[in-house]
Formats: sequence, structure tokens, C-alpha cells
Amino acid sequence: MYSIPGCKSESTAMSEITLEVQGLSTHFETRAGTIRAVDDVSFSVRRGRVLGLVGESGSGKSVTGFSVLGLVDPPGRIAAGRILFKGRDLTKLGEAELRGLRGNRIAMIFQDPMMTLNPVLRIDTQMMETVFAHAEVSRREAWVRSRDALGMVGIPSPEERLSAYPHQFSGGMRQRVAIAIALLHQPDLILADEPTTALDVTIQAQILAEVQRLARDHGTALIWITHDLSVVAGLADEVAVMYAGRIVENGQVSQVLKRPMHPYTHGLIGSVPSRNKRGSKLRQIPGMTPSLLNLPTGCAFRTRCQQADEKCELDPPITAPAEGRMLRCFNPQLEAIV
Ligand SMILES: Nc1ncnc2c1ncn2[C@@H]1O[C@H](COP(=O)(O)OP(=O)(O)OP(=O)(O)O)[C@@H](O)[C@H]1O
Repeated sequence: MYSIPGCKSESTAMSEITLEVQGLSTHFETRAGTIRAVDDVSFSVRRGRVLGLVGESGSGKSVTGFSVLGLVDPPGRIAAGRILFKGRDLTKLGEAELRGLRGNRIAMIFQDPMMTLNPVLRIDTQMMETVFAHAEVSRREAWVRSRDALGMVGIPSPEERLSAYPHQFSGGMRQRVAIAIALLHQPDLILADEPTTALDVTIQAQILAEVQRLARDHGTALIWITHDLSVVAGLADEVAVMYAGRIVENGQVSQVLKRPMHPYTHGLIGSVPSRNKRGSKLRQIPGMTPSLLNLPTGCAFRTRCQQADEKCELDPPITAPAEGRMLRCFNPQLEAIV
């Protein structure tokens, strides 16, 4: 067993943990074979903390998020593991109970805002319904809170925009509305799946700061799924790095980004443009992400890894190489990033 990243002592950590995922595996049974989209994944998020779940496209980040939300549809299924939300195992709950949690204690912000917004209802109706679901307030107060939430995510003239329908907003504006609705829930857990990728950098920074403030002030645990390490660096307290369905490394952001241990994390950091000196070439990770239907034996990264040797043909065990760190690698790369 490894220690929980950032954990102080077991008793305080347990009381603060909002979500604990243990040994989660989510598979898709297809004609071509079983796709292990998520394979033995464990992580936790505490109250008021932000976990960045990072990895290349297809590494299993979204499927992890959908699994937590109970939104994996056939041919997908949770094949193993526990998902403890404030101590309750979500994998044991029925659809009605899960729906109740999703609309209430757990909020989602998806890549596609129309997964949150109702196309036939005005924005004020949707937002005020959200306020009424959580607070006994007057219509005026619900309207004011809705307007303020729209303002917080950078929507100009929020008073006027409240009476519009979703189709009257641009894609980026719709995403901001979806984020504003998630903020209104004041949930215990927000799961955000690349919601700001399509937005311009200034608005992205504004929204990240707002969501981070909410997490801190309201004790909300936040999981932010992204392929962008610079978002993780600016937003998250902890980071979990996914590769081919597995978390290969996790720990506190300040430690993982300064002293990454997994060669894949080194590669990801090396491929972030801002880290490269002007005029020098970006260091891309050599090779292709392997097909999840045809993974190499042992470590899935070994075919792209310069550190790999024959040991890596076996499954690397989970180790705790430092306080609050988790690693799956036989040959960690230990030099710090300068
Ligand atoms: N409905 C499905 N049927 C079959 N396989 C699926 C399905 N959904 C996801 N997968 C498999 O799970 C893998 C992981 O997908 P996932 O969407 O979680 O990746 P991701 O890391 O979120 O990538 P992206 O950043 O592109 O969203 C996919 O590459 C695919 O092989």
C-alpha cells in the first residue's frame, strides 16, 4: 500500500477526504476485444483541494470522470473498484440515488456545455431553479445570485443575458453559463472535464481563479481533467498523471512538476511550450500512444521510454517513493527539472 498524497495523519485525512477512488477499473467490451480504458486507478481528493488529472488524449481521463459520476453506459462497465464519496460507495448506489447526487452534491462541467444546459429553457429559469434547489430565497434573491454568477464567469451585461436561451450564446459563452450553474450548486465535489480548453486565455485564467476560490471558500473538492500541464500548474494542489488507463504518478503539484519521477511525466513537462527556451525545438515524447486493445506487457509506456529495460516487461508495482507521492515505475528518472 502507498500513502495518500498530501496526507497528514490517517484520522485527519479521512475526515477531510471528499472522494476516494480505490482500484477502479472500467472496461468496454467490444467485438475487437476488451478495452481497459481505466485500469486499477486510485486517488483521493480532499475538501477545498484541487486535483488535476492530466494525460494525453485517450489516456482514460474522461472515462475515469464518467465512472465517478455513474455515467458509463454499455458496452462500458465498472469492472472493479470502489468510489467512496464522503464515505458512501457510489458503485453500490442505484440510478435514482446517483441522479440525486449528480444534481446536487456533485456538479459536472463537461467539454460540451449542452450536456448541462436545457436547450428549451431560458438561462434565468435554469439558473434560478438551481438556486431554489439549494436555498429558500425570494425570486429576486435567486435572480441576483444568478446574475452575479454569470458576471463571475465573465459574461458581459449579465442582466440582459439572463433572459436569453442557450442557442443565443456562442459556444464559449455557453460554456461559461454551464460553469456558472455548477458554481451555483455549491457542491461538495465538482468534476470538470476540459471545460476551458475552447476559451481564450484571459477568460480561462479568470474562470480557473474563480473556481479555485470557490473550492477554497466552500470546501469543495475539485477534479480538473486536462491535457494541459500549465493549467494544472496554475490551478491544482495535487496532480495525477494518466497513461494508457493507469495513473503512473501522483503527488503534490509543486513536487511532481519540480521533481517528476516517471519518465512519462518528464516527457509531458518537456513538451510544454513555455518551458522551452525561445527558438529551441519542443521536445516531443517519441513514439505513439499504444492502442488500448493491444498494450505491451508490463509497463505500457516502455515502448516509448528511454529508461526502459527488461524489468519493464513486468507490471510495475505501485510504490510510495516519497511522502505523499505515488509512482508506478521500475526506473524512475530522478533529476529535478530546472
Ligand atoms: N464508448 C466507448 N466505447 C469503446 N471504447 C471507449 C468508449 N469510450 C471510451 N473508450 C475508450 O477509452 C479510451 C479512453 O478514453 P477517454 O475519453 O477517457 O480519454 P481521455 O484521456 O479523456 O482523452 P481526451 O483528452 O481525448 O478526451 C479511449 O481511447 C477508447 O479506447
